Amino acid sequence: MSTIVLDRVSVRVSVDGRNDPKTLLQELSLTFTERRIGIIGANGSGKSTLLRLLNGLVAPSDGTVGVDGADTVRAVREVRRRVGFVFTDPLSQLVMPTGREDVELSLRRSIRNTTERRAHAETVLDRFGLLRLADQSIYELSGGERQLLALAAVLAVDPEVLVLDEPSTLLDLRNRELLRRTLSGLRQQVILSTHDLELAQDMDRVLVVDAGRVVFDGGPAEAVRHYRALSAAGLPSLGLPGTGAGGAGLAGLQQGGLERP
Ligand SMILES: Nc1ncnc2c1ncn2[C@@H]1O[C@H](COP(=O)(O)OP(=O)(O)OP(=O)(O)O)[C@@H](O)[C@H]1O
Repeated sequence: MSTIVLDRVSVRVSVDGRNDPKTLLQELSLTFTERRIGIIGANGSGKSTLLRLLNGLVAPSDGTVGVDGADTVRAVREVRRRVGFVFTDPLSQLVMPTGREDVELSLRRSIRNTTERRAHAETVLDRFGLLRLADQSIYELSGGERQLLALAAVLAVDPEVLVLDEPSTLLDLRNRELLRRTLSGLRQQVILSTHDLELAQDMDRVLVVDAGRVVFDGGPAEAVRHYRALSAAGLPSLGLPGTGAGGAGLAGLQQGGLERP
C-alpha cells in the first residue's frame, strides 16, 4: 500500500474577491496506509476538497501532502501517475465521444500498439458489463453507465491508489453491488467519499468530516454511528405542534390531528 501523508494542511479560497478567505479544510494531519478508507460527512463539509488534495487537483494553502514521498504540488505528474481519480460527475472526466475511445485514450501511454490497446480496452469494458455500449455516444449512456465507465477508464491504467468521489450516487442496486464487489477485489488502495453508508461499512477506516475538520477517525460502524448522531443533532426543528412539549406531533398528523385549510 502507498503511504499518503497530510501534514498540517489547510485549504482556503477567496470568494468574490473578498479579503477574508473561506476556510474549506482546517489543519489536517493524517496518514493513510490502510487498504480501504472512507470519508463521510454532510453536504459541503469538505470531503471532495480532501480527496482532491490527494492527487494535486487542489493545492494546500498551508502544509503539505505527499504520496510515497512525492509532493502533490512539486511532483504533481508523478503523483497523478500513482493516484487515479474518479469524479462524481462522469462528464467532467470522460472526454472522448465513446466509451471505447475514452478507455483507449487512458491506455495511450501504457500500450503503444493499437491492436493490443484495443483488445485491452475491450477486456476492461467487459469487466464492467460495458462492452455492448462501447461504441455508443457517452451522452446516450445512462448516468450509472457513465459512472461505471469513468471508473473503468481510470482502472484501465492500473494506478497504485484509486480515489473515488461519491462513486455510487447514480448506480442502481445491482450496479452498486457490482461496484462494492469490484472495489473489495481490487489490489489498489482505495480512498473514497460517500453518502452510501453500506459502502462505508466495507471500509477498514472511516473518517467523519464536519465543517472542514475530521471529527471522527476509526472503524466503520462507530464512524457511521458518530455521523448519524451528528446529523440528527444538526436537524432543524420542523416546527410541528407537539414536536416539543405537549402537542400532537407526528402521532397527531397520523391521526389527522392537523388539518389543511
Ligand atoms: N473553489 C471553491 N470556491 C469557493 N468555495 C468552495 C470551492 N470549492 C468548494 N467550496 C466550498 O467548500 C465547501 C466544501 O465543499 P466540498 O465539495 O469539499 O464538500 P463535500 O463534503 O464534498 O460536499 P457534497 O457531499 O455536497 O459533495 C462547500 O461549502 C463548497 O461550497
